[in-house]
Amino acid sequence: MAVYTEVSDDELSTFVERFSIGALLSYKGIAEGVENSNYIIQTEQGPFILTLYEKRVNEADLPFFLNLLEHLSEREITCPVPLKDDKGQALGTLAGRPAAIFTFLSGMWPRKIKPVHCGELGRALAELHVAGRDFPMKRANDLGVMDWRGLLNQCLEHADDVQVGLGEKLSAELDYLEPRWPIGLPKGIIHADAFPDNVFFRGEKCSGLIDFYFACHDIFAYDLAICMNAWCFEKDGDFNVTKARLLLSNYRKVRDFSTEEVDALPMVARGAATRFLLTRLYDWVNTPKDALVKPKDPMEYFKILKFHQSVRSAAEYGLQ
Ligand SMILES: Nc1ncnc2c1ncn2[C@@H]1O[C@H](COP(=O)(O)OP(=O)(O)OP(=O)(O)O)[C@@H](O)[C@H]1O
Ligand SMILES: N[C@@H](CCO)C(=O)O
Repeated sequence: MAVYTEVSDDELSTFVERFSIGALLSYKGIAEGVENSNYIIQTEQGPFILTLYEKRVNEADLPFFLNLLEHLSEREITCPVPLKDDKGQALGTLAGRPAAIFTFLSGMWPRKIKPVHCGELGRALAELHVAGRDFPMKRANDLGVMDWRGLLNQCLEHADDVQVGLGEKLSAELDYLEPRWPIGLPKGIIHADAFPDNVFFRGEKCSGLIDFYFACHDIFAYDLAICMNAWCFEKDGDFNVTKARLLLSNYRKVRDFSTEEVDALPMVARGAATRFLLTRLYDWVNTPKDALVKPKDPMEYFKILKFHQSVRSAAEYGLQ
């Protein structure tokens, strides 16, 4: 489930009329996703995606996200493009919520990740980093290293219900990361949530990225580390070095990394694991048991964190 806001036929038809995409023929809520309400709408001109922004997305950030998608698509990155209405506006209001209509991306996200997917992702991520370089707007990462302690403090009381000693271990991890975090590495626009469910494929070719609502200005290596964590660990927690090698080597064919980025990768990967462990832990302890959206398992990321804590150099990720 991720349709928090219901729309009526009439108000949706009126909303759609403002865009030059023909009349509304049908619409259906999309079950996947947890942040916003998404509908697939069929008009005389084909399928589109309607997004109603729910409370977890800061309204003040919406111009950044929408302009970024437009900027990237102009630079041949395949991503949802916001449509403009008859007044040239992408953002409107529907059922009391900010709303926008996007182009529909074909393809499916991979349910079973193969090494070839990781290679494709590496290239697509590097292309995104390069295409974002001249994007003029800035958005700080509001889930960056200095925000993690606050998140942990909000779940500390219940962390040990998930695993005894978890709160203490996470606190020690933050003591390690905070003073060492490599803020001086190359920075730019990063996706910051390029998990498999946000990357579409047609066959074995990447056909685009969606869900840019964590996109921000931060170090590129952090984006790579997020991807390595989300794509290169097997369900049993084992690290798949073949997948990581392909991810990293295809990335560097488009945008090479500096020696500093390579050296910092194990630490950045620990940070990336900690970030998702903490947001998942927060959701785990704060989501009512009868909620429709099931929180994701924080302990999956504890295993990933432990792996990176044992890594001595980036060579262990398959980098030559
Ligand atoms: N432009 C698009 N083209 C095709 N399908 C899309 C598009 N945008 C979204 N979808 C579909 O809607 C689903 C939910 O979208 P999305 O992941 O953006 O939701 P969300 O609630 O904003 O994010 P999150 O994944 O962070 O919960 C996707 O899995 C995909 O099936
Ligand atoms: N991709 C995130 C959730 C949505 O941002 C996770 O798996 O924890």
